[in-house]
Amino acid sequence: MESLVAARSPQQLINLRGFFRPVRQLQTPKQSREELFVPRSTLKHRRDLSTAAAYQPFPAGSTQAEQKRTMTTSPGVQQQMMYGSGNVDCTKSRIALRRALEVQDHLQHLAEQRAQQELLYALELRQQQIRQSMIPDVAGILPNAQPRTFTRETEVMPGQPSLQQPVTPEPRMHVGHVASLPQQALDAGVVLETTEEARRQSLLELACADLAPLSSSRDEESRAGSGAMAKLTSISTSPAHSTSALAGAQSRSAFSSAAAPLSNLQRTDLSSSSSSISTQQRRGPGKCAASAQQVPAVGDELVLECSSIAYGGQGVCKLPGGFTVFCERALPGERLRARVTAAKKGFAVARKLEALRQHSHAVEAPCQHFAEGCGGCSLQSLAYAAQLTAKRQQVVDALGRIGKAENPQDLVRPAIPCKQPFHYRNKMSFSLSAEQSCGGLSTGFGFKRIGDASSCLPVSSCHLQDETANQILQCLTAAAQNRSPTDDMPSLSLRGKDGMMGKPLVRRLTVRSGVHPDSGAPAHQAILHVSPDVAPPGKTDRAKQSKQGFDSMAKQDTLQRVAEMLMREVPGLAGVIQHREYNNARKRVDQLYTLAGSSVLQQRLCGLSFRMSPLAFFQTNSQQTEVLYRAVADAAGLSSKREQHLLDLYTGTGTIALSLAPQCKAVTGVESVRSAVADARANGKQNAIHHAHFVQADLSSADELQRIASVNPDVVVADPPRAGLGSSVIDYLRACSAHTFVYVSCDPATQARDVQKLCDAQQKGAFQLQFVQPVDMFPQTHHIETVALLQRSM
Ligand SMILES: C[S@@+](CC[C@H](N)C(=O)[O-])C[C@H]1O[C@@H](n2cnc3c(N)ncnc32)[C@H](O)[C@@H]1O
Repeated sequence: MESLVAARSPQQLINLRGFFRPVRQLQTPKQSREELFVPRSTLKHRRDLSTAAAYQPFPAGSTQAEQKRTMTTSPGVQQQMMYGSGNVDCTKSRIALRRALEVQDHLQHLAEQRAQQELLYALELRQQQIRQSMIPDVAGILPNAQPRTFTRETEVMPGQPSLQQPVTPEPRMHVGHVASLPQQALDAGVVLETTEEARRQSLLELACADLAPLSSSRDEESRAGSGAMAKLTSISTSPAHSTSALAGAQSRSAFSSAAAPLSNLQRTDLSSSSSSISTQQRRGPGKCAASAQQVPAVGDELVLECSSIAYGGQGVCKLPGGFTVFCERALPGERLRARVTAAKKGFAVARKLEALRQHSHAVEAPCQHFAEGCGGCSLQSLAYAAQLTAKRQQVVDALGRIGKAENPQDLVRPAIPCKQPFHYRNKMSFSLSAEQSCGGLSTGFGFKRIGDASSCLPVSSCHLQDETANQILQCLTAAAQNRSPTDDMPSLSLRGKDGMMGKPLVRRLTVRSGVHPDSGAPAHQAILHVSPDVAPPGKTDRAKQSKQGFDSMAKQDTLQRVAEMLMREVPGLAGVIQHREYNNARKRVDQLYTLAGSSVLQQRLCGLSFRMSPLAFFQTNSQQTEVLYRAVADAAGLSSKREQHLLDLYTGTGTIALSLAPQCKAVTGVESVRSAVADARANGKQNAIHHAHFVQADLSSADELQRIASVNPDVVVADPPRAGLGSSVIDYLRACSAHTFVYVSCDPATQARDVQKLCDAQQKGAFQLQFVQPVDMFPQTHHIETVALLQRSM
């Protein structure tokens, strides 16, 4: 039943595998039956919660003390309490629900504590051995294990000695890829030694990051297992040895036989052609014959040539036969060695290990976090001019492939560069990163790691934001790490009394920059996104009555002190806002509270000033937004005669509508977010623009589109979110009175799709695409903004 437990995070996996043992029978007063674990992280729906609540592990009438004893002495009960049982009566009351959840929390805490202690103990042991030079390089230890078995695989590089050459008995390194080991290997507590690449990562990082993919489903486990078998067969040319390796992968005791002396093994060149041979061996002749393409599997190492960059930032590489492999950070023209991390039906995803031949315009990335695997700027190692060429090509490819345009090269203009390719962003968001490692708990704020959405790399500064914004980041990081630059600095430490990780108070930090609403001087705003269990400040009196409420007040107090510290330490910080987000009856609720300073910032654009609420959308590159809006105005063909009625769909805080208003007879802006519409109206007033009107409507609803039925626009501008235009908007555009449509987009793929629909000559009211103008709003990243001009004769 163990494989039914699907851990959602490395930490949860540690809890599951490090502490609990599977319990095969669930004992209830009436019957005994097989248990079905429900991971706690999936207990988010009401029905699951009531399922967890209805489960009663204690005998009827037992006292609280008896229940507590049962909880702390019986792992079986603990596990059942933590994960609930999937097959129990769902009719018990809300009180039971609350109690079950409280107990769950308590047990989770106990479990984490014990699992972490075990883990730290194991790590300490290994470190000691390393210090005594017993083991030269250790990359990772599986968390639940005392070291028992060693595996070794040769890492084979293209150009190394030929196939038949014997291997030295003490190999320099071995492949440390936990995700591709079979489950049995994990059970056995395999100790992994480093590859050159893995050596850069910390002990725990590697183990945790690579364990995560194992945990999501039984299917993935078996795929991961087959990946390891592939690797074992690929390093052995002897059928007898292959068999023993496979058998070893299937049983714990036999697994060590896979670690046969390396002198018995023979090397295989892992260049793309030989990799296809090993794939063929693995799949069997029948399966390979069915497909003419070379289809790689997870764990395969390939040598690839990158032809272009796909939208999403990954390099596009083709295997012989045409199979596509997307590779993170691969650059066009580059030849590289990569390892497959996911294999899907029509494509695979790979992680770049090293460049064998670099892009001719490769440069050294200026940010230290680029080399550490920050997922933020995928193009930082490419010269800026080459970034522009690659981005334009992305737009051309999308227009040809998705938009079915016949001559996309002729339709797409060269991208307009950004004058300031670094430190240009007026808004950045950083997630809290907290990892338990052998050095203790390491915390910070950062971005997701490249190719791994579940893990976060803490950053000390970011090259895309300005110095003051970096100072805010560093101050909050110091508070999270309990490093005190001044004596009275409050701590946001996640460490509980026991030294283990507690619940984070601030989950995310957003820093915005603009100008101060009163002084007009450059100013910043810090938004602290807090955990939902921090009570809103107004409710403190009632909260005092319960322990939970009291804790919550203490947290609120800490936040207040952190806000004051930020205001003190960072000159130019205009305000600190607390944002609490939770779901109420499946609706997202956002609560904002000003902890210090001002609640809004202003932005200056095109000679106008705009109010910017903490959560309102605003273009993130203020300087380049003026360039973008100029391109929109040129495409719209407006003139100083003010003859046209402009309709601005998805208007946000009204920035496009108000910037173009001086050249229009009338302007109507449409937006679904109420606070953004309020900002847009206030912005109209504050800039004395009286012929602009703003309507709140959800443009995905055909009914709500009726609210603009009476507007007869001459020109329509739309700047939708990445998903593009909804079908109701496309129907509206075909039927409306406009002769010109200017489509601003931050996703060339959805824009190409919509343009094709709007230009479909079979339909009434079809437009013709005149050109697409890329504008680089996001240097160092793969993102690109585009302005497409569509026209029709009325
Ligand atoms: C990319 S932003 C553009 C904002 C604005 N044009 C600008 O340049 O700052 C997209 C805007 O569309 C709004 N939006 C998203 N879905 C919408 C919908 N279904 N109906 C109306 N507005 C929507 C968002 O709230 C956001 O303000």
